[in-house]
Amino acid sequence: MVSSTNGSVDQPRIEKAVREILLAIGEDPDREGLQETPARVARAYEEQFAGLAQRPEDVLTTVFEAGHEEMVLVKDIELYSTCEHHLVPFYGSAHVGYIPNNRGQITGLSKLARLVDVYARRPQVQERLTSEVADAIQTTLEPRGVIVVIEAEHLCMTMRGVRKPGAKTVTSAVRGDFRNRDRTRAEAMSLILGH
Ligand SMILES: Nc1nc2c(ncn2[C@@H]2O[C@H](COP(=O)(O)OP(=O)(O)OP(=O)(O)O)[C@@H](O)[C@H]2O)c(=O)[nH]1
Ligand SMILES: [Zn+2]
Repeated sequence: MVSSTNGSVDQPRIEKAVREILLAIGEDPDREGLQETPARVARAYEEQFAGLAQRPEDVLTTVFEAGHEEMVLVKDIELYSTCEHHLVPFYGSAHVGYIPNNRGQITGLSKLARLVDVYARRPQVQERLTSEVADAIQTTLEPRGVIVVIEAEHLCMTMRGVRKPGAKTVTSAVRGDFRNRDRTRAEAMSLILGH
């Protein structure tokens, strides 16, 4: 496939850099199995980092009034991101909940999962990913509260470094009623963590 610069990343530049990395690790970038690798990595990065060219407003497009003022929670949203320290994946689940404001402003359920992807498809740390999702919902829907919980395994902690497979990092970001009201937060947490 011919590379292009139409997407969010500069693919020719990535190709050059990957070729350099292959040389630097002592590989032969011209051997058969590796000839296409720089272009493949460039295309993969286009996908992996597509979120850099997207804004939350691009995905939180459908906002409507439904008169529902109780908690809405989408749990177990599969998540793949890239650790900004080592550029290796971290992956797991995101749980996103909010309480609509008194106008009952809600968004499409799929939009919450799309929003997670906007921020996951960037070089990230899990804490920032968690709060960026919460803040985007807070700003767009102006809900009474938002809760975002992310559980993830970081390959930089399992395949290298400290090598602790199975260790899970759990982060949360709470805004509004979820921050101020213990019972509301406890209800959300039991829905999220109860299986
Ligand atoms: N807080 C936080 N830390 C992360 C995340 N992803 C990776 N890290 C950590 O970032 C740290 C980077 O530490 P450094 O000492 O600069 O790098 P390093 O020598 O490769 O560290 P080790 O992974 O311990 O070998 C490591 O402790 C990682 O576990 C994340 O999403 N959030
Ligand atoms: Zn890392």
